[in-house]
Amino acid sequence: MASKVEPHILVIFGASGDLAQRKLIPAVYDLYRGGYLPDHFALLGASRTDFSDEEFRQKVVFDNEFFDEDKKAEPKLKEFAKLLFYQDLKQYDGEEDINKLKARLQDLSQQFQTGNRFIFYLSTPPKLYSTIPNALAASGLNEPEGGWARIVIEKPFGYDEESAKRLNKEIQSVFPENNIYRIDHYLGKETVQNLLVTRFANGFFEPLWNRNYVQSVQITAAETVGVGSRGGYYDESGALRDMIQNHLLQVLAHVAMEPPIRADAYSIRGEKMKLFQSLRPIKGEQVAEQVVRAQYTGGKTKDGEVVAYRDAEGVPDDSTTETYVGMKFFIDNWRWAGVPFFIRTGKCLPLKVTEVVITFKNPPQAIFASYDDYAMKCDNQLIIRIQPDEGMAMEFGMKVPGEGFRVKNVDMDFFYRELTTKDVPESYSRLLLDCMKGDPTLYARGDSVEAAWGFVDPIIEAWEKNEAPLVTYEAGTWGPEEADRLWDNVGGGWRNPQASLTEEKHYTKL
Ligand SMILES: NC(=O)C1=CN([C@@H]2O[C@H](COP(=O)(O)OP(=O)(O)OC[C@H]3O[C@@H](n4cnc5c(N)ncnc54)[C@H](OP(=O)(O)O)[C@@H]3O)[C@@H](O)[C@H]2O)C=CC1
Ligand SMILES: O=C1O[C@H](COP(=O)(O)O)[C@@H](O)[C@H](O)[C@H]1O
Repeated sequence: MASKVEPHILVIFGASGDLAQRKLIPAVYDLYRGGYLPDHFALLGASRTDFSDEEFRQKVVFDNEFFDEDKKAEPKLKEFAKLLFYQDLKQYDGEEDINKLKARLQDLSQQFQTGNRFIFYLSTPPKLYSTIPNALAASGLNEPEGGWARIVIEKPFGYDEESAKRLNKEIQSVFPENNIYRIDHYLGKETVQNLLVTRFANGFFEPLWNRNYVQSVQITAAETVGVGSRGGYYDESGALRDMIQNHLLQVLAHVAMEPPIRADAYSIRGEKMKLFQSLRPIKGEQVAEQVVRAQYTGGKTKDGEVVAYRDAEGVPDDSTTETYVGMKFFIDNWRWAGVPFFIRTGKCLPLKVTEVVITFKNPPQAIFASYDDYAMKCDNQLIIRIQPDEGMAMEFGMKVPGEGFRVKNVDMDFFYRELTTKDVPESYSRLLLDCMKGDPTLYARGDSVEAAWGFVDPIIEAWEKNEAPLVTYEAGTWGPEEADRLWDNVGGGWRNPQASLTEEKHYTKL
C-alpha cells in the first residue's frame, strides 16, 4: 500500500467510547507503525467526558485492552501517543463547543503543518449523525479554506429507507457525496474485496457465473457469541438490520454484480446499485414463505453456557427481536433469473464463520449413478471463506482409484494467508487508509444504502404486523429447522462447516 496520504488531522467524535478503543485507535496505530501515515498528522479525540491530552492517551493507548502486550511494549507506541490530543465538547452543536473545536484544530494544524485538511469520524450514537455535520457546517469546518473535509459515518445509517433518505439529505446538504464515507467494515475485509478479483481477474469463472450453470448461491454469517452486553442496542436492531441490510447485502453485491468497466469507485458502486435495484422485493405473505426469523433460547455454545436472548442484559422479557434470519430470494436480471439466493445469519450458532457457497448445476446425466457406495453424483461447489481461514475451496468429483467408476467428492483448497507473510490489514485500517487517500470505493454510496433498506423494509413491516411467526432455536445449534424448509424444491441445503478450520484443512470431509 504505497502512501499517497496528504497531511491531515483525524477527528474522532465519541472518542471515549467502545468503538474508538476497540477498533479505531488500534487501526490508526497499525497504519502508523506500517509507515502509512503522512509525516504531518495528528489525531484529535472529542467527546463529553473531561480528559486532558495525557489522560486520553493513557485511556486509549496505554490502558487499552485492545492493544496486545507485544504492541504495548513497542517503542513506536509511545511516539504514536504523542500525536493524540483531546477536546471535551459538552454539546456537539453548541456554538461555544464548536468554536473551541475550531480553535483547537487551528492550533494543531499549525503545530503539525497539516493545512486545513480534516477527517471527521462520527463514532457517536446515531442520533448525532446529522447534528454533527450541521454543527461543522455552521462553523465552516465542512469547507475549510484551501483544504478539504471528509466525514465518516458509522453504522447504522438510518433505521429504514425513509430515515436513511432523510439522513442522506441532511448530510449531503453540507458535505458533497464524494466526501461522505459510510463505513461498512465488511467491505474492509480482504476476502470480500477478493471476491471481485476472483470473479473479474480470472477468465474461467465468468462463463459459469450465471443462471445457466449456477444452481444456488448461499451466504452464511454465523457467530458463536450472543448479544453480550449489547442487548440495549441489539434489541432495537435485530439480525436483519444489524447484519443483512448492510454487511451481507454488500457481500451479495460483490458476488452477484455485473463486471464494472473499471476498478474505481464510480464504476464499482454503480454496478452495486444496479444489483440492489434488481432484488425482487419480498412482501406481505411472501415473507412467511421466504424469510425465517428466530430467537435463541438458552443452551451451550463453543464459549460455554448461554442464557436465552430474552434473559440477556438490556433485553425485555417479551422481546420479539430476531437473533437469526434465514432467507431465500431472487435477483431479477438476465444473469440470475430463476437462481435462488439464500442468506442466513445468527448469534449463538456453533461456529464463527462467514462464507459464500456457489453450487453449480449437476451434469445433465448421472452416468456413474450405479456406484452408490460413494456419492452418486458430486457437489460442484465453490466455497469462498470470508472468515476465518480466509480462502476458497473448490469441491468436485474424482474417480476413486481401482475398479469401476466410483466417484468421490474432493476439494482443492487455497488459504489466503499463503499469499503473504505480512499481516493482512485489519478492516478498519484498510478503510481508514482509503478515506485518508480520498478513495470511497470500499464505502457504501448513499443511494445504495437506501436501496438496501428498501429491500429489507417490507420484511420488517410484515414482522411488525405479525404476518410471519417468530420461532426459536437452541443456542449452540445451526438455527431453527424452519430455515431448512426454505430449500424445499430447490435441492441442496445449508452448508454447515463442521469445525473451526483455523489450523487444519477443514470442512466437511466425506
Ligand atoms: N462498538 C462497536 O463495536 C461498534 C459500534 N458501531 C457504531 O459506532 C458508534 C459508536 O459506537 P460505541 O463506541 O460502541 O458507542 P458508545 O455508546 O460507546 O458511544 C460513543 C461515545 O459517544 C458519547 N455519547 C454517548 N451518548 C451520547 C449522547 N447522548 N450525546 C453525546 N455523546 C454521547 C460517549 O462519550 P461521552 O460520554 O464522553 O460524550 C461515548 O463514549 C455507534 O453508532 C455504533 O452503532 C458500529 C460497529 C461496531
Ligand atoms: O456490525 C456488526 O458486526 C459484527 C460481526 O462482525 P465480524 O467482523 O466479527 O463478522 C456483529 O457481531 C455485530 O452484531 C454487528 O453489529
